[in-house]
Amino acid sequence: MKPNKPPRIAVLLVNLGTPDEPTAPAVKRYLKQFLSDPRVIEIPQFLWAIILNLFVLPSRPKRVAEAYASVWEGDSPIRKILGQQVEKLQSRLDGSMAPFEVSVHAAMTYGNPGLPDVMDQLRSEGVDHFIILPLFPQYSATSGGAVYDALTKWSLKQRNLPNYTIVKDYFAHPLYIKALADSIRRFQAVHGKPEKLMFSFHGIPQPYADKGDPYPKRCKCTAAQVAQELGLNDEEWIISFQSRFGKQEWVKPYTDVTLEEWGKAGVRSVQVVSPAFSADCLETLEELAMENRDNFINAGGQEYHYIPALNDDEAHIDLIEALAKPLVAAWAVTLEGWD
Ligand SMILES: C=CC1=C(C)c2cc3[nH]c(cc4nc(cc5[nH]c(cc1n2)c(C)c5CCC(=O)O)C(CCC(=O)O)=C4C)c(C)c3C=C
Ligand SMILES: [Fe+2]
Ligand SMILES: [Fe+2]
Repeated sequence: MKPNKPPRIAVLLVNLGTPDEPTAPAVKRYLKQFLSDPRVIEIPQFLWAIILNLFVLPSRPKRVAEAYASVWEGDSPIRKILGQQVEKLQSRLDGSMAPFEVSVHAAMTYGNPGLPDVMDQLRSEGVDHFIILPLFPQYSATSGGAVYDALTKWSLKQRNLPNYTIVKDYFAHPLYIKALADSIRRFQAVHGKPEKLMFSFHGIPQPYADKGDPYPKRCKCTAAQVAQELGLNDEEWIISFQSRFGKQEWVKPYTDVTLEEWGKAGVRSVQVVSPAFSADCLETLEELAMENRDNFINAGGQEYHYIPALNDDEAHIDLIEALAKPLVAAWAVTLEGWD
């Protein structure tokens, strides 16, 4: 039977997630969901449930809620920026696949808008074709892998499954490297060149990398390509990892330790860029732009700048469009002859 309207293809831009508000109860709800994911914490479940409920959740949310409050802009920055990315991609794709309509949506692995809710809503509106684009440039089981899981868990509950395709990552895509290099050049046109450029990536525990998580290698590849594009020599840049959680060893070198060592060693000026974050968030606006600035300056450093994430830069939207559009076109091909 012919549908009333031409079929619609949905693109989901997915990011990690964030609390609903910067309060201890909301942060507790969010952290409980996030930190209960075995992709994120690989300690045996029963043991971790005890640690999480007895030690982490009673104390961490208050401190973290204060950190969120210091960067909150009417909404969590990561959710606000994801909304802007969705809007800009939507305007690029409007009318591009006629007669089929393309709609773009925000989704989060943890918190709201949650991926399963977004899928349910779109299914109820009759969408049968999806492109899922996690905005994690360097795949890790702990970030992108968790998006695959969320989709699989949702799928297990469906009888009539939709068509979907998921993009694993894009750590060396020429438009990604170009967008990063251009954003650094733009920043340096205003603030000048630093003694050291630091590529600080969100870390993962070292044992995860030892067991085969490809994330650190992908981070190194991204940073090396951007450094090459900028014509930097080996003395002028470094890769480091931030946001450690818990007591185990994480991938090294550590961002905070390196900045402190540099401050003590007489390094005067540093700029920090964080290519793993497709949107500014708590980990960049608070940890990198505030906390780590203090680490460097208190250790004797003079000048410290954080270079913003790609956010809704046109060059970033160029990349996202280049990733999504061919996949939209591929689903459109399968819809030929819909009437
Ligand atoms: C074992 C713990 C964690 C792993 C592994 C991890 C990997 C990982 N995370 C991101 C992106 C983000 N993480 C953010 C916050 C955040 N991350 C962890 C822990 C792990 N992350 C925690 C506990 C938190 C919450 C804050 C806190 O309690 O310290 C964010 C910010 C979200 C926001 O609301 O702004 C992002 C983004 C990646 C890409 C990644 C693996 C590569
Ligand atoms: Fe994280
Ligand atoms: Fe952090």
